Amino acid sequence: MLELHGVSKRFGETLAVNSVSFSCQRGELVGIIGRSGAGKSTLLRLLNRLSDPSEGRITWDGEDVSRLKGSALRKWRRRCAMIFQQFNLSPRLDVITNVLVGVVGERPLMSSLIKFFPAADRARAILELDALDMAGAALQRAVTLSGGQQQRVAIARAMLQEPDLILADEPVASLDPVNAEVVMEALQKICRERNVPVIVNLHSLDIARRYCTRVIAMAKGAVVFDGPPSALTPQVLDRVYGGRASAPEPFSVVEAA
Ligand SMILES: Nc1ncnc2c1ncn2[C@@H]1O[C@H](COP(=O)(O)OP(=O)(O)OP(=O)(O)O)[C@@H](O)[C@H]1O
Repeated sequence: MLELHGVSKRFGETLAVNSVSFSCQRGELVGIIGRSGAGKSTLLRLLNRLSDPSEGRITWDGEDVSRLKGSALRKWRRRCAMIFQQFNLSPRLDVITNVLVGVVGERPLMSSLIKFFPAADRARAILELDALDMAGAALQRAVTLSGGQQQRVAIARAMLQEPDLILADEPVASLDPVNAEVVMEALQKICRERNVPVIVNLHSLDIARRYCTRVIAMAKGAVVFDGPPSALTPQVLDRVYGGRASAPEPFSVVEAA
C-alpha cells in the first residue's frame, strides 16, 4: 500500500504540492484532476522520486521511500512505472525492442547496448504486447503506429518492469476519443487483473468519471476532494476548477462512443 503523509513540494515561493496525505490500495484506479498548475505532475514526480519532497513522507508497504538514495532509489524508480502523454518510444526502433527497453535497468549495460535480450525477456515482451492486443505489431517500427497503439506499447514496456505502482501523466491527452478509450480500458484491465494500483493525471473529467474507482482533486497544490466519481457534485467541481461550471473538456468519450 502506498501512503503519503503531509507531503509538500516548494519551488522557491511556489508551494506546488501542499501537505498532501492519502493512501492507495492495490487494485485502485485513482484519477488526479485539477486545473493546470494545481500540482498534479509534481505529485507524480514526488511519488517516483524524480523530485524530492520538501516535507512529509511517502511509504510503500510501510517502507519510507522518500529518503532512498543510490541503488535503492533507482530500484524504487523501476518499481514505479511511468507512462507519459507523449509515449516516449524510440520511433525508429521496432515495437519489441521498445518494450524490451523496460528491463534495461535490470540487465548488464553491455547487453542492453548491443540490444541483446535473453529469450525469456523477449517471450515476456510478446506476452505483454499480446495482453494489449499489440503482439501482431512486434516487428513494426514504432513510428508506423497510431498514437493509441504507441501508448499501448508504452504500457507493455512499463509492465515488463513488473511494477508495484503505475503512474500515468496525462496518458490520453494527445489521443482521439476512441484511442483514449482503448488506452483507459487497458489501464483498467491491468489494475483489475494484476492488482496493481494505477494513479493517473487526467484533464478530462468525463474520463475520470468513467474509468476511475476513485478521484483525487487538487487545487493550488492541496487535495480538495478524495472520493468516488459519483460524489463529484457541481459544488465540488466549483472548488476544483475555481468557479468554472465544469472541467475543460477537450472531447467527450461518452458522446463519441
Ligand atoms: N521545476 C519547477 N520549477 C519551478 N516551478 C515549478 C516546477 N515544476 C512545477 N512548478 C510549478 O509548480 C506548480 C504545479 O505545477 P504542475 O506541473 O505540478 O501542475 P499540473 O497540475 O501538473 O499542471 P498541468 O495540468 O498544466 O500539467 C505550478 O505553479 C508550476 O509552475
